Amino acid sequence: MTSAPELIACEDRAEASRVAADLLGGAIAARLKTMTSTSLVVSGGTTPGDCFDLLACRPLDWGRVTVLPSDERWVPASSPDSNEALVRSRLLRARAANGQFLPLFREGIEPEAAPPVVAADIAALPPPHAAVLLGMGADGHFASLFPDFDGLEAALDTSAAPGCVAVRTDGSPHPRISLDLPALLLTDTLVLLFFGDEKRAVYNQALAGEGGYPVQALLAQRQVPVQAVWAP
Ligand SMILES: O=C(O)[C@H](O)[C@@H](O)[C@H](O)[C@H](O)COP(=O)(O)O
Repeated sequence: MTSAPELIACEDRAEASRVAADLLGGAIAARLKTMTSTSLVVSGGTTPGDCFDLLACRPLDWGRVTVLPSDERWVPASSPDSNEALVRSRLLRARAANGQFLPLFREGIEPEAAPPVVAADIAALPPPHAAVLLGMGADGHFASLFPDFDGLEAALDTSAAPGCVAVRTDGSPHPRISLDLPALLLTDTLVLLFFGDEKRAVYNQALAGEGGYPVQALLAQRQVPVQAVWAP
């Protein structure tokens, strides 16, 4: 049983990116003291780029770290919409250039066929993840667990086995694959990084158990402490 989410309100987005990079880098360094290898789960989108730039320059033993997305658009890494492309361009470079990457997108199959294959690859990583970095949409989604996802209730069930889900919703131009909430909780360092007043209002509502947002389930669980990092 852990405490309620902690919010770190920063002066600006540069500070927030630095705070998040420090939390993630510290968790990786700590894990590598006791394990031969570890993993880092990261969100995509427009928020984490500066955090990735900073984390990429941290003197960690990146060859022992596998990075994987919390979710992925069902597009090849050559697509500008790919989270793999974002991670490879902004995180797996500089000191982190020799970090490993575990893709969620699999060429030649439909997203609906991917969850068991991807879940098996993730399960082969030494648990728990050193850290999980999540973002949040203005609709209160995290990873690809969107409000209109028809499998949302099951994906947010923290009593279920960890897994992955294929997601098709009107709100996303691409089908997606996403880790579900139990899979995202396989860590003891979970950072939620988000910017702007609109998302702060959503966070506050969700924290109060209001609004019916997917992120409410993340903030309500007490298995893993959530460190929310925010800037205007
Ligand atoms: O694939 C993605 O886009 C992310 O994993 C997603 O969950 C993201 O964190 C939110 O949509 C916030 O996106 P922004 O950072 O662009 O606001």
